[in-house]
Amino acid sequence: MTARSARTGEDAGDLDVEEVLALVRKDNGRPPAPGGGDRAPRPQTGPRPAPEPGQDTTRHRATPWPQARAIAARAARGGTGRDPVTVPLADALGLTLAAPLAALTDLPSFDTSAMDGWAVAGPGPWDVRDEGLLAGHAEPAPLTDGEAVRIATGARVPPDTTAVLRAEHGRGDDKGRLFAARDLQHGQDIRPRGQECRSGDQLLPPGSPVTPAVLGLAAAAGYDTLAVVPRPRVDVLVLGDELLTTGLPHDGLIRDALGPLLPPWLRALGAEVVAVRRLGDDAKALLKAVRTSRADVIVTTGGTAAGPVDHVHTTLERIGAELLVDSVKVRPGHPMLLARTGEHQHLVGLPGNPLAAVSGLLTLAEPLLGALAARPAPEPYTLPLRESAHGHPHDTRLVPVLLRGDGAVPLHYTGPAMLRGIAAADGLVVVPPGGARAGQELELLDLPWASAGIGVCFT
Ligand SMILES: Nc1nc2c(c(=O)[nH]1)N[C@H]1C(S)=C(S)[C@@H](COP(=O)(O)OP(=O)(O)OC[C@H]3O[C@@H](n4cnc5c(N)ncnc54)[C@H](O)[C@@H]3O)O[C@H]1N2
Ligand code: MOO
Repeated sequence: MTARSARTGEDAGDLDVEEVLALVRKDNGRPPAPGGGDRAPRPQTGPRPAPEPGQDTTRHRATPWPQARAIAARAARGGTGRDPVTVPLADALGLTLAAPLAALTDLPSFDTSAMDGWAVAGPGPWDVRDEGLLAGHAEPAPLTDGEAVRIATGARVPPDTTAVLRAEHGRGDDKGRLFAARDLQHGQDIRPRGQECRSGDQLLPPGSPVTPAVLGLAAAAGYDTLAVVPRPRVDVLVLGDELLTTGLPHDGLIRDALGPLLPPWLRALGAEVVAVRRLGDDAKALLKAVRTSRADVIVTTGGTAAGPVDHVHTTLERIGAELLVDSVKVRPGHPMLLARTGEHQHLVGLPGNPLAAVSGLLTLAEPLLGALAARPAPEPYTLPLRESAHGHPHDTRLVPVLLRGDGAVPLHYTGPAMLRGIAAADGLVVVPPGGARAGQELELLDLPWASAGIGVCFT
């Protein structure tokens, strides 16, 4: 830790530590060579070549942050090998329509009264029938000219009705006749059959997200089930011998923060989490888990760097995986990676530091899962920064922020190993290399629960 980060305390482990790490960075335990400049990034295919002694390979192969997201989104586009499924309406929430939503009926499916009042035929005054009409009944007998019938909102209007007179606009006389207190237009307050759509009309195109409103529309249009793109199936492999699942940290052991964090976050991104497995730092167990996984996406945590028990790269080499992204020019989380592990399978390697893992989730897992689930990519949007944010000299920074007024306020406690900032955040801003000044417009990354609410997005 530098003198400055020790002084500010709250940001300890943030930029200063990253810079120090970059300075003392080693690959496979070897000190870095001086003067390694940036080269045009390119995704790796096949196993990495062995580094020359003293060579810092990370910066050379690191992919710029926007490009890493684009590669992740493209990786899953087309040829995902996943057929649409038909599910009951209630199970379709949050998924994507695999087929157009075409109306199975006219809507409304009969001429309907839009108001409580009287269905009338011809000009008034009208003689009123004894029996009124309620919603949910079969077609009533036609009206004759000069006749009216009491009608409820939603009831079928009788054939030959010319208008509905609202209850508050009708007056009776002592002979039981009905008068209109104001002019009545032909067709007034009748919802004609097919006003919203005709049977067969396309209500929504394929690719539309199934929201609560879509469920309502589908039900109204006659659907009991919907054809949707299935949730991508995800296996989560939590690596690290030092992790405890209960109790207080002790004797160098720490609590696993990612086992609890990742599954609901992945579900909020549209995934079905099939399994969460804790494999320790066992290279054989990792190899077997990756080889036997039937998931669309494997997400690993930890083991992405070059430490003695970091087995992700060697595992990918052993199975002949294609590295699409092998570290990203982003802080925190730069050792994150994306590999194709099978014809229809990808692996996202999240770094072990918890906020670094969140960064990998937003950078690689979110676009990959979005493409697999055929979810439309959210339109990027910007907000002004309320205070300046320091940047990394070469890399993008993702910084947890609070949204206040129409601006974003950077939070403290946002070092790579810290979750205190993100736990209080409304989103993350994308700080370009070099930093951002107060008032500068920055792209905002939403947290899936921030706008939708916990109950809505974790379905
Ligand atoms: N020589 C270098 N060392 C490191 C570099 C580097 O460039 N050169 N990068 C650092 C950065 S940045 C990160 S991020 C980490 C990434 O390392 P790994 O992905 O291999 O992760 P681990 O070493 O397994 O763990 C890192 C850190 O996170 C803790 N951890 C791991 N899993 C969990 C979990 N599920 N819940 C909570 N905390 C977890 C682990 O105990 C370590 O403290 O590498 C740096 N090193
Ligand atoms: O600086 Mo690392 O990428 O902890 O996140």
